[in-house]
Amino acid sequence: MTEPQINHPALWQSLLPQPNAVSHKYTRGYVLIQGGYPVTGAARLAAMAAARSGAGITAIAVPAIAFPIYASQLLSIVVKPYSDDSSLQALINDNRVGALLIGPGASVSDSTRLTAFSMLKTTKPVVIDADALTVFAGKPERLRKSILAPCVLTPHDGEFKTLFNLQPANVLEQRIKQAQLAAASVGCIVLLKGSQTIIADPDGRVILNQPAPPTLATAGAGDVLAGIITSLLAQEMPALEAAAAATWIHAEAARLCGVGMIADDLPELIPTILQGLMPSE
Ligand SMILES: NC(=O)C1=CN([C@@H]2O[C@H](COP(=O)(O)OP(=O)(O)OC[C@H]3O[C@@H](n4cnc5c(N)ncnc54)[C@H](OP(=O)(O)O)[C@@H]3O)[C@@H](O)[C@H]2O)[C@@H](O)CC1
Ligand SMILES: Nc1ncnc2c1ncn2[C@@H]1O[C@H](COP(=O)(O)OP(=O)(O)O)[C@@H](O)[C@H]1O
Repeated sequence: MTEPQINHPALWQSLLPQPNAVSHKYTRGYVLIQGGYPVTGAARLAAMAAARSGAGITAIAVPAIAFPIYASQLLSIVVKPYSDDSSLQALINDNRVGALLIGPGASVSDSTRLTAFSMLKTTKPVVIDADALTVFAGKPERLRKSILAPCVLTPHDGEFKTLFNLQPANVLEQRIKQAQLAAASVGCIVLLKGSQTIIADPDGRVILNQPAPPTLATAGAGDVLAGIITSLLAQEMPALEAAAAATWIHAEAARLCGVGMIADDLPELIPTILQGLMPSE
């Protein structure tokens, strides 16, 4: 097994996307998130984080019944209602979409599993988080068969245990090995969240984030992380670097906020962190 690299901007800073004079919103990356109902906050947090991380367009596909809830609180985020499976499918298959996210607030249901399969079938980068991990409980091979393009799984310990039937260890070295084996078995990046988030590539490479602020242990912080990763993927960052950069930016935003942070604070702080990572003019 490869030794872990410590997460640091030197690993990915040169790959961070930057707009230029000929950019327009579609060339800056189009993120599509499947938004759940009745749990609607999670996808909205992810969407705000994706937009603040530089995607030119961030859209949430939502069941028609939930449209007023989403649309009443979002201005820059495009809310796209769907009435049935085929209209959701059309949103997912839109050629302009650059990366997809499913899971935050999605519900543990057959419909979430089918939507995850539809997303993977597009061969666009996909981030699979939260409920979209849980729907594959104990059956990661079902995911493996469908992963055809860059894909990032973002489990917390509970989701890792449910998906892989394996309790993540407390000892760091063992956790790293577990994440590496999981990534190799499922054939995509496994980002095992925690104080020291581990980002494992199926090719054996692994990046270890230094301890993040414990204030991140708050509802919705993981949704924000998923949004940042999806945004960087839509902006054509390679998956391992996108996951590592997102994890670093997420932790720095929490550090900047300090005590009393809630997940809603994080997207607002991303621009400051990104500004500090841009080459000086
Ligand atoms: N604003 C919103 O709308 C928000 C909505 N959200 C949405 O809510 C939905 C449910 O998501 P969820 O993560 O809260 O619960 P779930 O998937 O049922 O698993 C939790 C179980 O796993 C275990 N567990 C072990 N280690 C753990 C760890 N490190 N961190 C956490 N849990 C850990 C633990 O069980 P224990 O080990 O304690 O018995 C726990 O009971 C999902 O759609 C999500 O997107 C949230 O994103 C928040 C903001
Ligand atoms: N004790 C901790 N110290 C540092 N970071 C933590 C700690 N607990 C959780 N985190 C981070 O906070 C985020 C929580 O994500 P998650 O559990 O998915 O929350 P949610 O589902 O509510 O969005 C992850 O990025 C994780 O790495």
